Amino acid sequence: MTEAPSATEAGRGTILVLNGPNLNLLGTREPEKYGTATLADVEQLARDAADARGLDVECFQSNHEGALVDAIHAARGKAIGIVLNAGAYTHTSVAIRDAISAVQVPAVEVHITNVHAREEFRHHSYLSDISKAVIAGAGILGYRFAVEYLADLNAGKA
Ligand SMILES: O=C1C[C@@](O)(C(=O)O)C[C@@H](O)[C@@H]1O
Repeated sequence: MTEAPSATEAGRGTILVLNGPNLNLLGTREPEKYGTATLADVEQLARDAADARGLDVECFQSNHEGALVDAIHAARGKAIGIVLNAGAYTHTSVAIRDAISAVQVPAVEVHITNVHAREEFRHHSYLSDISKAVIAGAGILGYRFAVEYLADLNAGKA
């Protein structure tokens, strides 16, 4: 299992890229919906986007709600932003919502698919109203957009 994010590297801001349940299966999971890029590809894309802005990323994926909550807590006072694809927990988790609210780190909610064009139960998110931005349906590019937005926000340009 991947470890929770470690301390921020001195001198460079860090963005936490957090993926929830089943996103470890990207690449083979319903490729007609989620595409063929793997989670490693997504994390590299985010890393490259951050690096271009002089930032680092910490990547963490878990299928467990509490582990995601712990990772959000670990970002407090360290990360300049959180890119969060909480997967199905988006639609169910008050705990993840409360964790994001508690740490006061700006978060961008990302979904690879356009959840609003899918089943009704995916239309509600516990995260949207407490997120700085929501990106859905842009495929894995959404992670890049989220990193770029958080970089601009951190630089006072958004
Ligand atoms: O696991 C996921 C992935 C998802 O967050 C997306 O990236 O499109 C959409 C969620 O509804 C779903 O449960």
